[in-house]
Amino acid sequence: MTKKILVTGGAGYIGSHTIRQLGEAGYDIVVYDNLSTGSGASVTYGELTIGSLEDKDLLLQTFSQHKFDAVLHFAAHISVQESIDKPLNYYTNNTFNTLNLLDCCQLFHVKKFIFSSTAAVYGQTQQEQITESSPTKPINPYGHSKLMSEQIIQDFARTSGLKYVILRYFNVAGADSTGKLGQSAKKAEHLIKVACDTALGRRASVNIFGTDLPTPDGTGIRDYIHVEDLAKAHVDALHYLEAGNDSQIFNCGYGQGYSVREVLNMVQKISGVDFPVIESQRRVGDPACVVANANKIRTMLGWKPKYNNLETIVSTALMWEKKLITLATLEKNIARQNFKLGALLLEHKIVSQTELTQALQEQSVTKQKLGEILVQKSIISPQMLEKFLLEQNWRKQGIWLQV
Ligand SMILES: O=c1ccn([C@@H]2O[C@H](COP(=O)(O)OP(=O)(O)O[C@H]3O[C@H](CO)[C@H](O)[C@H](O)[C@H]3O)[C@@H](O)[C@H]2O)c(=O)[nH]1
Repeated sequence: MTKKILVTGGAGYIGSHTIRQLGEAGYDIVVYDNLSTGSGASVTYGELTIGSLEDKDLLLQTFSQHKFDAVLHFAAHISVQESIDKPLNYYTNNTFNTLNLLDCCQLFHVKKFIFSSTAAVYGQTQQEQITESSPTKPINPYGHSKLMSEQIIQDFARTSGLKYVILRYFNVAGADSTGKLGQSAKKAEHLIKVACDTALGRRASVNIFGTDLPTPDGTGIRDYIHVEDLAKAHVDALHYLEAGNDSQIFNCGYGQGYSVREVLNMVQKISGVDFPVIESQRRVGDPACVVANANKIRTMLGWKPKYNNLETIVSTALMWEKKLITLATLEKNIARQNFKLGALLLEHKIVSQTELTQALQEQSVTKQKLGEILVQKSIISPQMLEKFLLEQNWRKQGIWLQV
């Protein structure tokens, strides 16, 4: 029987990649997303319920309409800086809303739960590689909001029979190789995103936040994981729970770190753009080095990453950003285009505002077509009408035609 899965935040960056893999694997999917950062177009499988996790009535309704076998909970705020500025938003959206969801799982007897957590739960760390049993000492509200959710899930699981997998993401980047999905959130400030934006001329320069860190080249080291591999970790986690295995926490990274300079060099190499790089102050709360020990997920889930090299991560990210620029330009053009014949004729100064107003008044009385009225009044010729109707048609299809 087809298994039905609830995916909160499935219209977002990681969620959308995961639902595509789940859809390809034959799962029946219901996405629950408020579209605050995600996009309905990214929901390539299943049905979409637009709503907030704070809306308990809608959540209960969604659970009662379907019989879910498992819940994958992605929906969350994810910016460290924003969490410092607006901590209550983070505790509400990331922690309190997880409680709402667990409450529904309890009421509707859903026993499998996969939770998106973060390496931010570890905070500052001195270890070369972080294991799942390394101390958890978050240094910002984002990390705390996720760690509190982890605690709630674990406490609840102890008494309810819920089995969970908590996935602690390291630095997620890249986009799917077909160019259909990627990071669409406009406010994203992550290094690879910022560097790609700069290479493509949307920003003037990239700042390196600190060049005096205790790392070989003085800049921050992170474990960048390709979003497709991270999505696959969720599918593997689901299979793991379906096989009746016990609850676990897994790091999601490759165990390989790259410095900010190495990342910037790669973006410059692949884009062929030698964009300006500014060495600036350290960012508050940035650890020097965050690299996963990923042995546990490889061993226990049998997770086999396919995209574990920086070149692939950067080139797919760059390709996606290029696509976003093309889409934005097209959208701007379409927004600018007024498909109405009268507006086209005005734009080309074929009719005056007075002539158009009179013709439109006549149209409202006679219900005749505007073009016919203008031809009858000899304001435009039949040939001209034909030409502008053609342009109108092209514009409707989003194709610009200069007449
Ligand atoms: O313009 C920039 C942006 C980032 N950096 C540096 O690049 C590295 C990566 O920074 P990101 O902002 O891309 O990511 P973070 O490591 O700060 O944070 C990420 O990893 C965390 C876990 O460690 C959380 O999961 C969090 O959600 C996620 O954004 C850091 O050394 C940072 O100082 C720059 O030098 N310039």
